[in-house]
Parts: sequence; C-alpha cells; structure tokens
Amino acid sequence: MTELLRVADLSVTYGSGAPSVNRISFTVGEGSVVALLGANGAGKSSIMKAVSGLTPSSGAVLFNGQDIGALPARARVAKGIVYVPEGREIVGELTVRENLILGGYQKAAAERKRRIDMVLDLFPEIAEKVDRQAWRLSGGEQQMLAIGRGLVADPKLLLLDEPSLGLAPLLVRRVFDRLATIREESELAIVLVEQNLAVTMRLCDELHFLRGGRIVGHRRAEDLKDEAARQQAIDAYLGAAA
Ligand SMILES: Nc1ncnc2c1ncn2[C@@H]1O[C@H](COP(=O)(O)OP(=O)(O)OP(=O)(O)O)[C@@H](O)[C@H]1O
Repeated sequence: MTELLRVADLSVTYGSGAPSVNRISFTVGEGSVVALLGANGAGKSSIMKAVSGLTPSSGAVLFNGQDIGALPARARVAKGIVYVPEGREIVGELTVRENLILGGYQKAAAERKRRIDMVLDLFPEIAEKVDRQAWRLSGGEQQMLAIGRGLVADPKLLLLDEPSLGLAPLLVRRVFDRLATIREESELAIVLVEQNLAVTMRLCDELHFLRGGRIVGHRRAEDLKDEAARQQAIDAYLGAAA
C-alpha cells in the first residue's frame, strides 16, 4: 500500500506544561482508515489539529513524501488534507448550499459545483434541504453537512473528529453507512477519532490506542473482529480510563 501520511515524533505542547502529544509516530496508507482511540484528553484532537496545521507542533509530518510541517493550514487543504472538527462547526446562519460552497473555496467554480452535486447525491437527506439554514437541520444532518463540506474540498485525507458525537444511534448508523459508501467508491484515506468502538470497527483497517499523549498500542482491525478481542485490547491499552 502506498504511504500517504507519515507522522514522526510528533509533539504538541500548549503553554509551558507537559506535552499533550508526546513523540507520536504512525502512518496512513492511501485509501486506508486509521482510528485513534483513547480517553478524553489523551491527545487525539491535538494530533488532528497538528496534522492539519491548526496548532503548532514539533516533529515531522510528511504527506506524499513531502515534509509539510512548515505549511499553513490553507496550503495543507490545497494538498488534500481536510479536517472535520468535533462539534461540526458548520455556519448555522448560512444555508446548506452556502456551507458546501465554503468547503470548496479553493476550487474553480465549475469543479466546486461538480463536487457539491456529488456530495448532494451522496447525502440525499441534506439535498432535500439545500436552501435551508444549517441550524434548522437535525444533528445527524448537520454532521452529514460537515462531512460533505469536507468532501467538497476533494480531500485525499479526511481527518474526522468524533463524527458520532451527540447523535442518536440511528443517525450514527446513517452517517457511518455513508462513510462506508465513500470508502467503497473512492481512494480517500481517513484518520478517525471516535469513542464509539462498534462503528469504528466497521470502517477502520487499524487502530492506535492513545494514553496521556502517547501511542501505547497498535492493532489491525481484522485481529479485533470479535467483542472479546476488542475488550481485551481496550483493557490492555486503555484500562478503566476508556
Ligand atoms: N488550546 C489548548 N490549550 C491548552 N491546552 C489544551 C488545548 N487543547 C487541548 N489542550 C489539552 O491537551 C490535552 C489533549 O487534548 P485533546 O483535545 O487533544 O484530547 P482528546 O483526546 O481529543 O480529548 P477529547 O476526547 O476529550 O476530545 C488535554 O489535557 C487538553 O486539556
């Protein structure tokens, strides 16, 4: 598998305290899904922000073999690294379509339109409400809009931060069904931060377990197919903290 992302010795330190992310290394292959699993405060979002250029970090971030550590967030989006943050951060006052247009702000108009049409095909729930203000959507629809907005940017790597957060089980299933479709139909790679292990297992190829800013374990998804193996891995790496 061709390597798309390589993170080496990545550290993130806020202020003068101990590092929140402490010399983390991992790789993501083209078209693969890598999950980061850990308790609150383990450093998952900080890793996503460092990879997308939204927080300062030390160590190396290589994308397609190129060191992008010095590039600003905007240039990383242009290269195909798109972050969908926890809490969605869609613009509630704008319509669904306007939010999607924001996602494609770096694209030429024709390409942006083509990609918005593709996203609306993929998410019929929001296609029906394309002229509605985003705050009027349900939580699941807002999450679809946030992911859709990310997809308009034509990512090669999608950094997805807790897409199931605050969603009822049925909506979680719908969102993950759509992510599974995207997986099948494209070469998109995903780094997924998720507390919901059951849905994570549906999508991911490998998992990294994080504790206190460090990677403490790594497993391939195929080795954790049954519930007992999953529980064993969680107990071994995360203990009661998970
Ligand atoms: N902007 C910030 N300023 C100071 N400290 C921060 C900042 N962002 C995160 N931290 C701290 O860094 C540590 C890791 O936070 P981070 O949000 O990366 O963890 P997380 O694993 O994503 O947690 P959660 O699952 O709760 O979202 C925490 O101790 C947090 O308090």
